[in-house]
Amino acid sequence: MAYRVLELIADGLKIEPRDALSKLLRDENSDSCFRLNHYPPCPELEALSGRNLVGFGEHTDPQIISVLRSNNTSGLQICLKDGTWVSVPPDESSFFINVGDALQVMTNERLRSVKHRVLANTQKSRVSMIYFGGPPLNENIVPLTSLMGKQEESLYKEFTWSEYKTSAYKSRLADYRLGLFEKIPSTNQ
Ligand SMILES: O=C(O)CCC(=O)C(=O)O
Ligand SMILES: [Fe+2]
Repeated sequence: MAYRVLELIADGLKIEPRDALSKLLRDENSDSCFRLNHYPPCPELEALSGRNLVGFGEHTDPQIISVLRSNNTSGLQICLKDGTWVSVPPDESSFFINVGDALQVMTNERLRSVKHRVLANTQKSRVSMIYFGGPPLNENIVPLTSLMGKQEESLYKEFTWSEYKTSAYKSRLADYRLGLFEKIPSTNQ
């Protein structure tokens, strides 16, 4: 499914060839992974603090694309440009697709990786599983040439996926981790 979504994105952005993105996931050295998260219900903790309890802190996914499936328990939220958090309705029959940081760079910000977090549910347990599609470690993460306008320059310094991973793991989860690689520091958080 991730391959197909990336090919549809390529069509939409007129990226050629249309497998320019999906081939990075298909590559036998692709650095993709699968994560299973379990958030047990915590009624007493919420009563104690009287506030939202964070189950998974805010962050963007570093890879190219994430495909998430969850049970029917709410918790996932995305952050809008103005900083408001919006809940993603849980639906055990749907997939939730997230753009990763690498795709933000490869599309020179035509697509953005969106900050998200998970709040713990007081009553029900949440289970989610996510496929993170990443490129091979030695892949240069740069805007795709077929997408760039004539005078357009990359908004980012060149780096490999391995360099980005190393830098991301050194940072805190909530940091705007692409900031270190921007040519002109932005106000993105
Ligand atoms: O559990 C969820 O719904 C999302 C978890 C998440 O964002 C992640 O594992 O990167
Ligand atoms: Fe995530």
